Amino acid sequence: MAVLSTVLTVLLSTVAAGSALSQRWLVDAVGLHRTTGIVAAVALGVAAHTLSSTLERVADALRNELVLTTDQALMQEVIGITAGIGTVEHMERPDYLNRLALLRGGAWAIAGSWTSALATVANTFSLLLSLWLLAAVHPALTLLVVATVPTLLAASRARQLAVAARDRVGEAVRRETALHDMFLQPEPAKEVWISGNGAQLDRLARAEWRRARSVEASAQLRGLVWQTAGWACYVAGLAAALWIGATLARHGRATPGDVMLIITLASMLGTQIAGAVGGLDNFAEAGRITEHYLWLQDYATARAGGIQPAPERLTTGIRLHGITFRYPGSATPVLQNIDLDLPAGSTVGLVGVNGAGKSTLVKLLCGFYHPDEGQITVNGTDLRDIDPAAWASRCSGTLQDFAKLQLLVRETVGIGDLNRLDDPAAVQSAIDAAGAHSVVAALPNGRDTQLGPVFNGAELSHGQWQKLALARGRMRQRPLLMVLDEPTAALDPQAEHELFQTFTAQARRAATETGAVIVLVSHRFSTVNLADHIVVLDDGTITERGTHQQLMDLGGHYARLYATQADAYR
Ligand SMILES: Nc1ncnc2c1ncn2[C@@H]1O[C@H](COP(=O)(O)OP(=O)(O)OP(=O)(O)O)[C@@H](O)[C@H]1O
Repeated sequence: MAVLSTVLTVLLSTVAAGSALSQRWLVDAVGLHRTTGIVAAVALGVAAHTLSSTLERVADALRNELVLTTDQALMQEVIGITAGIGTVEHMERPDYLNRLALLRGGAWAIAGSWTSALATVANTFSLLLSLWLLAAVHPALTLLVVATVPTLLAASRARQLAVAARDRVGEAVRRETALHDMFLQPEPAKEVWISGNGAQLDRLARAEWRRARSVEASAQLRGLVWQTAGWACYVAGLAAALWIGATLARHGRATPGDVMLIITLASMLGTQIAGAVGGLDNFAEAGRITEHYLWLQDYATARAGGIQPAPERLTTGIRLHGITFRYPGSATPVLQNIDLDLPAGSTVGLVGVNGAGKSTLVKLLCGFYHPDEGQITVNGTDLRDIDPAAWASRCSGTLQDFAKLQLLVRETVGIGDLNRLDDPAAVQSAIDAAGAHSVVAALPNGRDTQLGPVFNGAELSHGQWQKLALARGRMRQRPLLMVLDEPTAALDPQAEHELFQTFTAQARRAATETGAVIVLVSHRFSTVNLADHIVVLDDGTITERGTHQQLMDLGGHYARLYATQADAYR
């Protein structure tokens, strides 16, 4: 497509000159009353016009297709690069998100860079051809090109102003999109509706948009002043060229056809310059966007993670050595000086009030984030040195903020282990293990039922979705780390207790094979006391640890909270 569109563009630039020549011949042939000349000039003009409009359409279609295809391939590559980053930390970093937004918004420029470069070359070629034809009438006419220099410089200045403004408003545009997206997605849209905050959110989004637009509009205005000044120079040059043409004709040194040629070519010069500069603009924009792309590549390479394989089984287990962690962009540590031993084959319960840091600890164990200080070791090897994908493939379980994947039931569950996605027995056994059998049995097509209203599928209750998420977490075979981070909030205490009981019983069986560590997070102490070791977190630090009995004997925070909950259920 690129080669064909190059050929067409070159052809088009010569056709433009052919059309100018036909006009000159026509005027001269009319003056000399030469019928054959008139017919030949008209035939050339008609042929040039027909050819140029046909070729232009074909070239346009080709260029669009080329840009679309490249744009699509580029987006796939960006997603691939992003997916290759070992942690999820970048998804919460404004610098990364701004770059990604600029890259996604400007991918068309990279995709169109070939056609932009081509437009510049072709228009420059047409420009040179026009100048050559003008020089044939009188060499002084080539000086018209001098008048184009300020135009080019002014256009370049205008471009710089626009690009700088776009980069400056990247974050405001992202905020506007995020706010307006709240109206378009079912979950936040419900909140917006019930809180009655729609108008206020819309106002905030519009304010962001106006702020961004005013910065960009002011840059555009300044660019326009530059461009107007540049074009004024060109118009002065054009007037001088016409004056030269008229003077030559008055002295009989140019035919009326020559004057016609000067008028046509000199006015075409403006379009050709605009085309060359426009192509250059887009090409430069592609350069700017490519910078973001390269930044993303470097970022991903720097965070590609380790290359060591995950161990076959845990021997010494998982250890946290002096872990301190802050979320991206935050100065306050969420976890501080955590030293914790999770022996192979052990079941560990994490308890603590809201915001104590339990889920954060789980996320660090899964490798979603790396600690700022200290290290997590797996059989003595730093988790940073282990291939993140390999470690992820040996982690299983269900997190607090599970996803409602609107697929077929068997896919929603099966993607917990892609290798066994098409194994009905494996999917069914995960469904049974999670206690989701009755949920699936009640659906019209069982495991083949489409889920979610977005694709006209069955809608489930929150608790039913949770059960499918739990089943998804049961798909992996031979995990080394199994987590259940409060995925059971929609279950009553008895149901949660039973679920944790079957989970720990099955997990313990699996643990004998791989030495897996099982981590349970719950606010319900009756559930957590199923664990061998219990760790109490408070404000990011470990305040108590031991078995249920040891902690009860200690009579501290755990014992007090346990007694309160037991009283409540009595
Ligand atoms: N993505 C994030 N970015 C910034 N801060 C976060 C993020 N997630 C959690 N935090 C902060 O980290 C602290 C610990 O959160 P975490 O979710 O680990 O607590 P938790 O003990 O699991 O609480 P809960 O019982 O409510 O689930 C909280 O103060 C929270 O504000």
